[in-house]
Amino acid sequence: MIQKAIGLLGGTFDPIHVGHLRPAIALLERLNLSEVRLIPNYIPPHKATPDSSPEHRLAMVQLAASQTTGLVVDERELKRDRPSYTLDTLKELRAELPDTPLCFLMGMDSLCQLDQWHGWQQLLDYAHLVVSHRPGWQPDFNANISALVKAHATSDAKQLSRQVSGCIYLFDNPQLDISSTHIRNCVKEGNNPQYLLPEPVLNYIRDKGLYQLPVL
Ligand SMILES: Nc1ncnc2c1ncn2[C@@H]1O[C@H](COP(=O)(O)OP(=O)(O)OP(=O)(O)O)[C@@H](O)[C@H]1O
Ligand SMILES: O=C(O)c1ccc[n+]([C@@H]2O[C@H](COP(=O)([O-])O)[C@@H](O)[C@H]2O)c1
Repeated sequence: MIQKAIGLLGGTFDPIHVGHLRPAIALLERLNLSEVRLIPNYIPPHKATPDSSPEHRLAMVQLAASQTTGLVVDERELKRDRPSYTLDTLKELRAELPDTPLCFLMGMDSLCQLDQWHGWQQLLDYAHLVVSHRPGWQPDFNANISALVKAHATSDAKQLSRQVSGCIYLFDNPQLDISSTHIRNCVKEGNNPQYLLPEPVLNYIRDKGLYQLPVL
C-alpha cells in the first residue's frame, strides 16, 4: 500500500534561509507530506567549496528544523565522502522506503539546469520533482528540460500521493528574493540580514564569526 508522501530538500545551506523554509513549510501543507527532510550536502556537485564547513552548515540546518514541526534533518550526504549526487541519495531512500512517494523539492534555478545533473534522466524513476518559483528564473526551458516537463508535468497535487515517483509539479508559491549569497555578502559587508533567516541561525553565524572577511 502506498504510504504518505515525504518531501526532500537538498541544499548547500550556506546558510539556510527563509527562501528555503517558506516553500518547504507551504509544500508540507499543500502536498499533505508527513515530513520534509532537509538534506545538507557534503560536496556540492556544481558549486565552489562552501564558505562554511559541513559541521557549521549542519548545525544551522538543525537550528532551523528544531523550530518547525514537520521539518527534520537527514545527514546521509554528510556521511558520504564524495560529491553529493542527488541520484545516489534518491536510490538509497527508495531502497529504504519502497512504498513512499518521494517529493524532491527544488527552486526554478535548479530545474532550469537539471540536465547538467549526474544521471538526470533517471531522477524521476525514484522521486517526483516539486519546483518552487524563484526571482530571476523563468520557466523558459531548453529543449531537454522542456521535453522532460512536457512528459511528466501534473497540476494535480493529489497525483503525487497516488504514485511514488515520476511527476513534475510546479508550485505557485509567492517568490522570495532571498539567497545564501546575499546573506553571506550582507555579513561580510557588516550589514544586517535579520528576517531573511531564522534568528537562531543568525545568532549562530555571529557567535561563530562565519562569513567575516579575513582580517589582513
Ligand atoms: N529564494 C528561493 N526560492 C525558491 N527556492 C530556493 C530559494 N533559495 C534556494 N532555493 C532552492 O533551495 C535549494 C538549495 O539552495 P541553496 O542551498 O543552494 O541556496 P542558495 O540560496 O541558492 O545558495 P547560493 O546563493 O549560495 O547559491 C535549491 O534547489 C534552490 O533552488
Ligand atoms: O546530482 C547532481 O548532479 C546535482 C547537481 C547540482 C545540485 N544537486 C543537488 O541539488 C540540491 C541543491 O543544490 P545547490 O547547489 O543549489 O545547493 C543539493 O542537494 C545538491 O546536492 C545535485
